[in-house]
Amino acid sequence: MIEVNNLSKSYANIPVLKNISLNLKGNRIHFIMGKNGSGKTTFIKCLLGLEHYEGTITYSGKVLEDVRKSIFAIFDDIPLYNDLNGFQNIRLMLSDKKFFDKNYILELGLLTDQKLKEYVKNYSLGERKKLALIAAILNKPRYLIIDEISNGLDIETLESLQEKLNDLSHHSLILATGHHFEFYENIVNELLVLNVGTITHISNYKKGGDKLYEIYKQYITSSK
Ligand SMILES: Nc1ncnc2c1ncn2[C@@H]1O[C@H](COP(=O)(O)OP(=O)(O)OP(=O)(O)O)[C@@H](O)[C@H]1O
Repeated sequence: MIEVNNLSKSYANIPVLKNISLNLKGNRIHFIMGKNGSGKTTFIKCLLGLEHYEGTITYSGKVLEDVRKSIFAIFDDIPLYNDLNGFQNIRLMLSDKKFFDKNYILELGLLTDQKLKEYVKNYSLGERKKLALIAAILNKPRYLIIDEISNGLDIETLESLQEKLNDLSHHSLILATGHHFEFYENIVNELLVLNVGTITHISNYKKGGDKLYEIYKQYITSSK
């Protein structure tokens, strides 16, 4: 569970997040949607302690510092060691070295043995994301936070990513942002619509029947 209470965040006195309170439940996939610039990344940065904010955020009652090892975050600009190879980078992203399992990494089929032996400086953006994903899967984090991961990934990877996120959600609280509704449509459990600084939480999304883009239009345009 992530508990957010009265979260507010402004940049240069311009409010981005306004007094947001909500609880995110474990073992569920949460999808935050909202327009460009609505504050999705800012919300995630607050959760990860990368921005100052007003209000409180706790993880099952604990402060961030006490649960850092149980959180794994994937951003667009993934910080990797360019002069190390893929396997070496994966090792460095693990919260415990004993999670490293070469056979399992190859079984995942996201990157080949040959690619994983190459220096990461030659990796494409999609390959860098796959590397972070492999580390996320091995880490089995209690909290997995992903910002726009579906951009730039090929169709095979997207299909396998849906499956992997579903598997991970059996033991992780997943929070994802993005604009790729088709990708999230079948895997989302909880929907968070961020609009003009506030979040509307639509629980048990799959049971609703409306498509994501219908909900998006309903909540985003009705507030204009
Ligand atoms: N460091 C910063 N300093 C000043 N303004 C910022 C900063 N970071 C973000 N902002 C502003 O805050 C608002 C929210 O930005 P944010 O990146 O959270 O949006 P987003 O919903 O993730 O957008 P997108 O869908 O385009 O990725 C934007 O208006 C942005 O310009």
